[in-house]
Amino acid sequence: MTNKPDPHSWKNYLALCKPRVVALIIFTAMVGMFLAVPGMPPPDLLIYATLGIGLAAASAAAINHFIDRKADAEMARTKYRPLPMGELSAWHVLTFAGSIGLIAMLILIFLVNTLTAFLTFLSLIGYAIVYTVYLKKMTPQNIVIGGAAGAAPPLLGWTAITGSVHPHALLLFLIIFVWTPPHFWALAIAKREEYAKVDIPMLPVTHGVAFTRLQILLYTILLLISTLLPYLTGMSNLIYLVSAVLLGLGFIYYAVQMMRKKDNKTAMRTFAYSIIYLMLIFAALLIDHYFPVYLS
Ligand code: HEM
Ligand SMILES: CC(C)=CCC/C(C)=C/CC/C(C)=C/COP(=O)(O)OP(=O)(O)O
Repeated sequence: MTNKPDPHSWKNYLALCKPRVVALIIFTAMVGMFLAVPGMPPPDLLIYATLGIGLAAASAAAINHFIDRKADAEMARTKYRPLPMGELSAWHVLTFAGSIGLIAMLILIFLVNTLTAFLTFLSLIGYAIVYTVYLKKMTPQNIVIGGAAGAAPPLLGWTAITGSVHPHALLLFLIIFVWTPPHFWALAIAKREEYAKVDIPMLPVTHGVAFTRLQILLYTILLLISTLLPYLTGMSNLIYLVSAVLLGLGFIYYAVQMMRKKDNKTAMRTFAYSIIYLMLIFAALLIDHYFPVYLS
């Protein structure tokens, strides 16, 4: 977001949480919770798990703001964030991130289960430290490996309700894991000059735009194939299958457009589509779970 935040306001703290990203993370986690059982998951568990996973993701996002504060100040997309703007001190941000992270862990340990608490903690460290401190500055595969943290929420939602890791939950993980590279690289192509300026080795900077476009196309094809698995394993039904194929073809269409029209606008449209794609495919999983339609 590039709007200038109001000084000394709660909006600064909200901005630290990357609220739109975390909202989608929470949605995918909730879909994991609903898909984990045939009927309705227990409402108290649903609320505690949503709160715990959401606060952990927000804490990870705030730590990312703290660690990246210098690079963020150099890039047009990020320079209006609360730390580069000087609206919050580093101490404010760390205290905030630490507090919500601790609350998240206490909720998950005492009101959900220790497996979910442990896996959520791994995801938090995976994004806030492993990705932000090391991978992001080291290798153009940063977001492929770091994507595991962002892919975890539906798995976390599932373990919150059942206490165990089910292969179907791993399919949900796989969908977000394969979705992340085309999601991010579309944006990275449009913002490649900014990343080059701050020496962050994103794929379009290190391997060029043509190679990145090809990778996006290959990942969208792999994504369409991966999204067939919930149907092929009997986890989901026709509504999901039709949605996954249409949405997947849509993503491939955008990736092909990027090969044809080499402007930043097409790249940003692909990035915007990736977000709608993830929202809709998880919505389809949810609708299909409660209103299954079978081939007779
Ligand atoms: C390593 C993994 C990921 C990377 C590197 C990444 C990168 C990014 C970047 C750089 C932005 C632009 C942010 C901005 O300008 O404010 C963004 C936006 C967004 N991302 Fe991702 N992302 C990742 C994973 C995810 C995941 C797992 C989700 C949700 C499940 C997600 C959902 C979104 C949404 C909803 C936006 C739009 C935010 C807005 O409009 O403010 N991303 N992503
Ligand atoms: C459950 C749990 C703890 C999950 C944590 C996952 C999480 C918060 C993922 C966020 C993904 C994201 C926005 C990455 C961009 O970071 P960036 O630093 O590359 O982007 P930026 O330049 O916009 O800051």
